[in-house]
Amino acid sequence: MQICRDKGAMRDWRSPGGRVALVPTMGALHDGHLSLVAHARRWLDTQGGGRVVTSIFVNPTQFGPNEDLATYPRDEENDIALLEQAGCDAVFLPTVADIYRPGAQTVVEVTDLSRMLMGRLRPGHFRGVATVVTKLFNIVRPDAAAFGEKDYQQLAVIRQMVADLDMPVEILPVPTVREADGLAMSSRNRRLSPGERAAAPVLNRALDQAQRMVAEGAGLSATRAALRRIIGAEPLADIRSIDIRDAATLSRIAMIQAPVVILLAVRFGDVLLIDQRVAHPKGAPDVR
Ligand SMILES: Nc1ncnc2c1ncn2[C@@H]1O[C@H](COP(=O)(O)OP(=O)(O)OP(=O)(O)O)[C@@H](O)[C@H]1O
Ligand SMILES: CC(C)(CO)[C@@H](O)C(=O)[O-]
Ligand code: BAL
Repeated sequence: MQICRDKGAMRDWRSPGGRVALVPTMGALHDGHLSLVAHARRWLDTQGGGRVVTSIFVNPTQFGPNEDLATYPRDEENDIALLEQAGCDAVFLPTVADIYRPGAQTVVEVTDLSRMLMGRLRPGHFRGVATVVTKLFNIVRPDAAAFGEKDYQQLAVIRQMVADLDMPVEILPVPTVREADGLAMSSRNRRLSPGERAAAPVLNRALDQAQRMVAEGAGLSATRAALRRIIGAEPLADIRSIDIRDAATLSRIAMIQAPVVILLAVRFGDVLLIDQRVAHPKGAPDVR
């Protein structure tokens, strides 16, 4: 596996041509990330082959001033070993100075989608994400890029950006990989105390229950109330937002008629966890 530590090395690796699929990450890798690598490989196989590159870059511009940039988990040596075992062809590990040159003035912002939901909890977050993903696309020039459905709004923002700006990159959505007890894998899980870790699967239990309720015809307020009741019963869970939105557009809904996405953002100690579930009311067509 080739290790590229700056843009120049990445461009050299890219230059022979052929198809390339990119897996953008912030490192501290787990099986969710490795599932993105596997999906990227499978997509390449359907296209006649090519190479997979994973980027590891803790992007400062998507963190707010009071967020966890300084304590974000980092584990470069182990990440490289995991990617090697997963059959990744290259890893891109740029420095902040290499990605953000002094005096840069240009940002990419997907307006409406970035301001709602997590965008309200983390102002500027999706501008940072869209800008760095654009830069990664320009450096790597991938044919496809894989993103996890756990970060549902991020996936929507990236899809909108690629469509709006005519970026020639196919976006590959990847289902959420979970621990045996249902907790969505996340790099931040390793910052949970043992008690918080034991409490956190309440998110998946609440989502299971809400998904069943929607399938059985429950309305918006009953479903929302059930989510609040189940998560609120867990003393270590500090609910930051619970939303039920149209699964295709993320817009607000007055009633559940079409597939919805249930979006949770809940703090355990100082760790903000997110999770999501698409739910289908009886008779509604699929969203994908
Ligand atoms: N459990 C998971 N299953 C599938 N994809 C995932 C999972 N967790 C993260 N991803 C995806 O991996 C990519 C990189 O995410 P990132 O490096 O931020 O990891 P993370 O585990 O989500 O970390 P964080 O703790 O910041 O939420 C994103 O596209 C994200 O959606
Ligand atoms: C897409 C991404 C790598 C951009 O920094 C990040 O937001 C993430 O890890 O999901
Ligand atoms: N997976 C999203 C990256 C972040 O929380 O900043």
